Amino acid sequence: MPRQKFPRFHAGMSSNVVKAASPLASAVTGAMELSVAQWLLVVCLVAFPLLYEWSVSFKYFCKMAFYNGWILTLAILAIPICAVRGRNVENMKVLQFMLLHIKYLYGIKIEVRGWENFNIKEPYVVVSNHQSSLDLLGMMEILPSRCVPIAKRELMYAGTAGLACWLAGVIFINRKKTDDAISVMTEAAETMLKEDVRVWVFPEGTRNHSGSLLPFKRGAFHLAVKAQVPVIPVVMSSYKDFYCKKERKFTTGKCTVRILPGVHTKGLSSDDVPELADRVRGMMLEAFSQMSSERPGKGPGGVH
Ligand SMILES: CCCCCCCCCCCCCC(=O)SCCNC(=O)CCNC(=O)[C@H](O)C(C)(C)COP(=O)(O)OP(=O)(O)OC[C@H]1O[C@@H](n2cnc3c(N)ncnc32)[C@H](O)[C@@H]1OP(=O)(O)O
Ligand SMILES: CCCCCCCC/C=C\CCCCCCCC(=O)OC[C@@H](O)COP(=O)(O)O
Repeated sequence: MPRQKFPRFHAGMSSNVVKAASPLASAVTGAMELSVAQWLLVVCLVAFPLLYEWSVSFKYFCKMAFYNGWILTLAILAIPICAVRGRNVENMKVLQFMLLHIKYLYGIKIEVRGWENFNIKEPYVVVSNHQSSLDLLGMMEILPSRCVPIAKRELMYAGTAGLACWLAGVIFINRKKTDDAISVMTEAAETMLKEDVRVWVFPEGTRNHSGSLLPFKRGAFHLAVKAQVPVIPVVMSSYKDFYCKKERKFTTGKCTVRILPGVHTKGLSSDDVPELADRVRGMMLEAFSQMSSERPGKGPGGVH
C-alpha cells in the first residue's frame, strides 16, 4: 500500500493552527496561480517606486515623460472646448487654465515680479529667454490676455497638443525657410494691430540651458518695429537648482519670473533693429545674472 504523504502532520495540527495558516496558505496558492502578466505587474509595482527614489535619472525620465504625456492628455480636454470658438486667440485662456496646476504637481514655486510692466492696453511683443519646455509653466503663470506665442512648425504636429495650439491661434513658423518665417511674422504685425493681439517670442530661437542667453534672432524686434508697438522683456531665472537636462536632474524648486519695463519702438525703423535687439538682450542678461546670483527665496522685494 503506498504511504500517505504527511498524514500525521495534518492529523497532529490543532484546528486553530490550521485556521491561522490558511490565509497564508491561500495567499501562497493564490500567488502561484498568478499569470506571467500579473507577476510582471506585481514586480513593476514594487520596482517602480524603488527605482524612482533610488535613481536620479529614472526620476528625471519619469517626470519628463509624465510632463509631456499630461500635456497631451490635457489637450484632449482642451480641444473640444476650444473647437466651439474655432481658431481664436481667446482659446489661449483655456490652455492657460488647463496648464496652471502643473507647477503644483511638480512642486515648482513661481514668483513673479514686475506685474505693473504689463499694464499696457495696446498690443506689445513679449520676448523671453528659453531654457526648456518647462518655460511653459512660467509663461502660463503670466500670459497676458490675447497673447499668442510664436512656435516652431514641428509643434503643430505634436498630436493633440499641436491641434490645441492651432486652435488657440499659436503662430507657427518654419525655421528652415527664413523667407516663409519672415512673411508669417510680417503678417503677424498686421494682425496684432487689426485684432488687438499680443505676441510672445523666444528670441534665442531655440532652447538654451547654458546658464546665459544665446545671441538674439531679430524677428521679434522687426515685428515690434513694423507694428510700432513696445517690446516687453521677460526673464525666467535659471532652473539649475532644480532642473538640469545634462545631469538628468529634476527636483522641486523655485523660479522667479521678472517682467521688465517695456521698450518703446515708436519712430524706429528696420535700421534700428540691431541696436534695439542688443539693448533688450543687455537688459535681459543683466536681470538674468542678477537673479542667478540671488539665493533661492532671498530675492529683493516687489513681489506680486
Ligand atoms: C493643453 C495643451 C497646451 C499646449 C502647449 C501650448 C503652448 C505652446 C508654447 C510654444 C512655445 C514654442 C517655442 C518655440 O517654438 S521657440 C522656436 C521658434 N521661435 C523662433 O525661432 C523665434 C525667434 N526667431 C526669429 O525671430 C528669427 O529671426 C526668424 C525665425 C524670423 C528667422 O530666423 P532665421 O534663422 O531663418 O534667420 P535670421 O534670424 O538669421 O534672419 C535672417 C535675416 O532676416 C531678418 N529678419 C528676421 N525677421 C524679420 C522680419 N520679421 N522682417 C524683416 N526681416 C527679418 C534678420 O534681421 C536677418 O537679417 P540681418 O539682421 O542679418 O540683416
Ligand atoms: C501623435 C504624435 C505624438 C507626438 C508626441 C510629441 C510629444 C510632445 C508632447 C507634448 C508637447 C508638450 C508641449 C511643450 C511645449 C514646449 C515647446 C518647446 O519648448 O519647444 C521647443 C522649441 O521652443 C525650441 O525647439 P528646439 O530647442 O529648437 O528643439
